[in-house]
Amino acid sequence: MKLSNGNKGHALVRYDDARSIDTLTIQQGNDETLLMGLAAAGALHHLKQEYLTRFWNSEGLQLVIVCGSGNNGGDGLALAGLLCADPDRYPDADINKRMSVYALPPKSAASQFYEAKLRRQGVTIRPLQKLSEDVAEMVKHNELTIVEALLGTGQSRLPAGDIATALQAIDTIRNAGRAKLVALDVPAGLTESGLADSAPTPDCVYTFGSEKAVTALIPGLRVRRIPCGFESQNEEAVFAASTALYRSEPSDALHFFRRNDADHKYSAGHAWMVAGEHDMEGAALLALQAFLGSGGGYVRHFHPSPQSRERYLSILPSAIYHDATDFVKACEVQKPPRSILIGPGMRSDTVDSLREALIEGLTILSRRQQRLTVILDAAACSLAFDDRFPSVQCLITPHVAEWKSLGGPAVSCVDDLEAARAFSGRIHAYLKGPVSFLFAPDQIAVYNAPLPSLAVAGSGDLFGGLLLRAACGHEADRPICDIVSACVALQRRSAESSMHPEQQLKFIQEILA
Ligand SMILES: NC(=O)C1=CN([C@@H]2O[C@H](COP(=O)(O)OP(=O)(O)OC[C@H]3O[C@@H](n4cnc5c(N)ncnc54)[C@H](O)[C@@H]3O)[C@@H](O)[C@H]2O)[C@@H](O)CC1
Repeated sequence: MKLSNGNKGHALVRYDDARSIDTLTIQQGNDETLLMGLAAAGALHHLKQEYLTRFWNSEGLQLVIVCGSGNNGGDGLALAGLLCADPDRYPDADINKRMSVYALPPKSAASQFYEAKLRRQGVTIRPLQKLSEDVAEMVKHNELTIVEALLGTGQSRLPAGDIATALQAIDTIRNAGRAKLVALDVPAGLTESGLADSAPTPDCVYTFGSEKAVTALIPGLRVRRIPCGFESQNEEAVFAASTALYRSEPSDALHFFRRNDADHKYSAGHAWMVAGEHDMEGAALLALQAFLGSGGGYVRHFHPSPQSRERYLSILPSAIYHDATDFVKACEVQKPPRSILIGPGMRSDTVDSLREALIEGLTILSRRQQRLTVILDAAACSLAFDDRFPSVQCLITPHVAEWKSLGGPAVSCVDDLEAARAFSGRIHAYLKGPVSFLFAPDQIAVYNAPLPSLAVAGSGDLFGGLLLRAACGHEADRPICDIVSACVALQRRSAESSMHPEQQLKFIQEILA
């Protein structure tokens, strides 16, 4: 997998990939016990910094470690063992008063090793089934941290039996309001088919090695990646064998909107737009203002209703306006743009009435401008699936309902990702939601940093204008994934300052000035 550029992100692994990495690493002489110990040491380091800062100084702080029978449970046992010998403890501290361990009998030799080590240190290991009986006592604690090590990447079905009962107990303790929950590697109940209803969402996941794809799909879930002794060449080999899947993180991407001293209006960014029918001019105006406000140099705008002209001219005289009926002619005779945005503020019947002309015009433009990028939003996304749509770099930006109306498969879990990527085929599809996805021909990117202030009318139009700008600027040759990431990062930065797109636009102009 290649992550180009300043597009900051990290690889996501599926459960099968995680098992392959484990197997290869162990085959090369890294003993399972060693890996488990390293994982536990990393987890303890962060736990002490984040949840157990005053553990040895505060009698009130309690830790509960809940372990399943697999190696995930082994991680929990190893963690408990390390805490017993933590150099920060008081010599006479009674660990059994501060830490409770509940566990199923461990299956692997490595887990059994850590269980025996824990017993040697005098720790009481209670049967997992006892957890439910102790709930009433636990909810009384003011400062409780629960480490959940019930199931890891070995889970392939919904929690059942003792594991399901233990999860319910954890949920009850959480609902009492005061306990923090940290899951090791992945939360129990989180399979690649989704999150079990009964599974509590942790405050944080301490994952071992690369992040697992499952956690990247839970909105806003905090995931800390902890090295545990895997070998990089094994991870690379496993990544290379499957469709690249990564989590994109907002990064500083202002260079996508940069202007040069020698720029003229075309070299600064030359784009076209077809958008904003009568009474929906606001959407087009917001996209136009985002384009110009983020550094675009020249924009030609085609509007479906002739009576909109006065409104456009009175609000934004710096764009060049045409009736949409002029589109084909313009494609034949005008200087072709580098990028074109179609769709903001257009209903599906309007798109349908313009369909022939749009396809014909785009076909002409694609011959005249080899490096054209077509961005389709809202109802116009359907153009990309028209058999006559020209062979041109194309990005669609539907939200979930629009994606569904295109026939796109639901995307709610890891198992859904490949079907969605196959559906978008040669097109790039940025599916907008609290967790957004970019499906590209050779990769899938997950954008998981929900920001409630982006859930407002106009956000999509502003985003469209930024995309239009970045796709015709000095970095227009960069992969679409990088262009999308740059726009996501810039819009997020602006949305942290204000809830309203108009205000966000002002902020964007300030930071780009
Ligand atoms: N082998 C390695 O290289 C490393 C593995 N590590 C840990 O090992 C974990 C994987 O260990 P395992 O493969 O043992 O898998 P798990 O620890 O997920 O446990 C799988 C066990 O639970 C049972 N099980 C699966 N789904 C269940 C369900 N829904 N309800 C009840 N029982 C269920 C299975 O029958 C199996 O016995 C990782 O997630 C990670 O935490 C770490 O120690 C780091 C290194």
